[in-house]
Amino acid sequence: MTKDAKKDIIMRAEKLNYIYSRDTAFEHYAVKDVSFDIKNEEFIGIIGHTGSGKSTLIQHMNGLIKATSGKIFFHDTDIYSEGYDMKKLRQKVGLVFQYPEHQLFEIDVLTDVCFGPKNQGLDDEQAKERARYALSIVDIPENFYKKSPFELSGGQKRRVAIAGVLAMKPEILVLDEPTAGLDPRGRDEILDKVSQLRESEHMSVVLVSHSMEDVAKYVDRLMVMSDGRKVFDDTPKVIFRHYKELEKIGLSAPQITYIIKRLREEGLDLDEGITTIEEAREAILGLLKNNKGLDDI
Ligand SMILES: Nc1ncnc2c1ncn2[C@@H]1O[C@H](COP(=O)(O)OP(=O)(O)OP(=O)(O)O)[C@@H](O)[C@H]1O
Repeated sequence: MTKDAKKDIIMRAEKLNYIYSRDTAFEHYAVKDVSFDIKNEEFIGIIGHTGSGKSTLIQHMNGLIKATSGKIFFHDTDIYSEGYDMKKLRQKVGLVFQYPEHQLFEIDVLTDVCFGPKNQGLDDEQAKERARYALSIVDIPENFYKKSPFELSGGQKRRVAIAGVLAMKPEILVLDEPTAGLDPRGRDEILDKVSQLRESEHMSVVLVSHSMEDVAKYVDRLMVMSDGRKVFDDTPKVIFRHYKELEKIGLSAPQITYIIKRLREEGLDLDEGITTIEEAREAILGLLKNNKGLDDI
């Protein structure tokens, strides 16, 4: 499907508010008036400073926490309506928590990944089939199946944890900082994989991240959170043009955006909308090839 093709809305949230505790005199909104939609096969990033409400917001998506007020529709059905099957929602909206390896607790990798499908009511053989498929698509080879999850590297543990959610065949995969604590290679491996899976498995992906570079490279749409509110919801390119406003809320555009800005100030004919290293490389090589604008510097 092309990026411009009409995409169906899978989830829609209207004016979500969330207050952790009403015991104190001062009601603190962890999420304040947030509305959003998630379309089929869309890759959405959520970014914001620490405590801005990202984790709280995504836990609404699979019903793990219930909004203090507001509505969420999954395939046009109100998930807060009476009798709604929350267990099913949790399988359809797979949430991978921060440091998911802390939740790997079974004796070996295969058994761990079987946990979700078994919980869905599949028998042993069906669950194993799902688990094998999920492990194969995150590139965990068969000789790892009988290993203890604790024998794996950081990146491998993450991939096994993601497989545990994929084995339930979710329509939306929600990842809370899946690359936290990984080295650059581990980070790229995870995000490249997730990006491929979005297409091959026809899933929507929601990625909570602290890295502007990562969201610039991977996501179609970015939601920026600040103090519980959604302050931007647009393509990364459009949002990064507002880098001054991002700075005011403790964020910044990707480093390359600032480098391009400096080069433009020096007179280089570069597009303001460059937000990734790859785009910068292309543009600068293009200039060198045409020797355009370089003589004057
Ligand atoms: N279990 C909780 N009880 C009370 N307040 C909480 C709880 N969890 C989070 N909060 C508060 O809710 C607000 C939003 O927190 P949240 O964890 O959603 O932010 P975040 O953007 O995910 O932060 P981080 O980037 O550090 O993960 C913060 O003020 C936080 O202190």
